[in-house]
Amino acid sequence: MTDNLTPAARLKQHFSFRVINQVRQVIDLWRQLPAQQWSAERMMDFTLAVEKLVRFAQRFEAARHEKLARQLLSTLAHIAVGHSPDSAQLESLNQTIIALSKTALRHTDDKTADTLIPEKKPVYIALSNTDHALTMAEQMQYFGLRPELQRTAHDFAQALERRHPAAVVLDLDFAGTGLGLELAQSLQGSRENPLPVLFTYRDTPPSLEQRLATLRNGGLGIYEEMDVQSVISHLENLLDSSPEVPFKILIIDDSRAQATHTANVLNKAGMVTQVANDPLLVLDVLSGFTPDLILMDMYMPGCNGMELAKVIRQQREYINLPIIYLSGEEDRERQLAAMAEGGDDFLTKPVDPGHLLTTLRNRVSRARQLQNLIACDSLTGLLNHTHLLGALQDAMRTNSDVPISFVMVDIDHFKQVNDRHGHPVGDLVIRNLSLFLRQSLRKSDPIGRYGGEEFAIILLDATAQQARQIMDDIRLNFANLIHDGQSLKVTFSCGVAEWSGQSISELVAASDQALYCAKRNGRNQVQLAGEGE
Ligand SMILES: Nc1nc2c(ncn2[C@@H]2O[C@H](COP(=O)(O)OP(=O)(O)OP(=O)(O)O)[C@@H](O)[C@H]2O)c(=O)[nH]1
Repeated sequence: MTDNLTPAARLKQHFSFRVINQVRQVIDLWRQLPAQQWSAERMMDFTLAVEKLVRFAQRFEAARHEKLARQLLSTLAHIAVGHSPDSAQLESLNQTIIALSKTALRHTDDKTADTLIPEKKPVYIALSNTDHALTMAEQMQYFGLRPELQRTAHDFAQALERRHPAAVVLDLDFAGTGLGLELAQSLQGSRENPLPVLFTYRDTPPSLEQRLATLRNGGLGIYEEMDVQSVISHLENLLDSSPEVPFKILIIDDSRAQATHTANVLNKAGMVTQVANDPLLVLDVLSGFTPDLILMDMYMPGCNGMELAKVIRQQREYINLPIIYLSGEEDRERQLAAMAEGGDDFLTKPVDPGHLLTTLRNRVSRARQLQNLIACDSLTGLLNHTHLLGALQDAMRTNSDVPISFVMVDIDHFKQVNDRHGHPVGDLVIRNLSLFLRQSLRKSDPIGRYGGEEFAIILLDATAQQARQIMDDIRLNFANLIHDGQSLKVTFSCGVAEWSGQSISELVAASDQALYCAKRNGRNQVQLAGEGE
């Protein structure tokens, strides 16, 4: 697509890469901050990176990026030297960073106009079998990755000198039996941050010894060479650069001084906190703040921590919410009794900040993983029916100023795919479509598996006409995809309805009706609600 650009447009695009690269720098620095404690030095690095982004955005006329970078600077200006941001500042910085990260395009966005194209680092493919390498590269392109084939060890070494890739897909036997491993070893050398490598094998699955050797040479996974889908899926997770939403911790403690001290420790580590000094007001605070975890004192006036934990657990939505006691209580029996009453762990004051932070990080990460499992469909990793509708409700509540389109997608003649090729191939097609949708849309567009071979998508900031264009592009590209290593062509149909204030069920019914029309009119097409019915 970029080949058709005029020289002036190409020049503009070239400069816009700099802005995007600087956006990446800012996001990367931000992502690294919570892993360590905020310090004056790190704040300075972050601020300098944002200032540079403002300059680049100004110079290369990227107004949206300039606005967001200035917002970051104005929040940073309120943080006194030597201090870390408080919860409100962290929330504000994070919102802006998320907005920045969303400036990445849908694959279907107009890449020739004023928009910026994020420059992707290449993924090097080094497979002995050239045909397999070409198939893998072709499939990767459909999924929006930037594959680069390396045909010999020499080509590979030269490419590495020119540019470091985002990741490498490497045949264990590239350039000779077992030589792939040697190549990986020399490639990692004395690197501080190893290059991510996905190994592939043909015919014989690797032994435990080989697996260990790959692990020690930067290998993150080993896949059968033709299992392109798993390789792409792994790369997608690996290269996802969206910033992590900060952990939200509710501190319940009647002592203001103690609560403020704890909040400071957590804020310094990039966690957002809210303090509740009165335990009797906790239920209101909970529904407003929606924390990832509660850190609770044991003895408070009005009610004690154990009673409060029990009351919280009585509410269905908080059954999985981790509760950790932070108390001066040293009696082991009483600690155990407290844990039996709805608490998940017990930390004794005064607690070492490192211990506190590690405990919280582990608990919240696990709770989020669990929440993900509950919210997502196991075959595709997409939101399940209930959570997709929850996301639609949220979108309607929080995005009232932008158009929202709801899209139903249904694979055409899927029964025939199952009947002719078997159920496992049918499953593979479903997984391919889900991965393809994820890759083609913005991270901010929720996608769900609505039923067996039916998907639903919430397109934010897209009118029905725009949604039609987006889905049509995806539909045409998907038809080119190869499933199961053979040319099994699969198409899908779509029904689109734009939200105009109607209820969720009315909106879903409208797009369902449009989908029905698309099927009736011959399939492999996108229909808008109200058109051609
Ligand atoms: N492999 C596989 N098949 C599934 C899954 N869920 C549903 N199906 C199958 O999907 C098929 C859906 O068939 P139909 O509803 O008749 O529709 P269709 O063949 O897709 O035809 P049209 O929608 O009219 O184009 C059924 O055969 C289901 O058994 C699944 O998770 N995996």
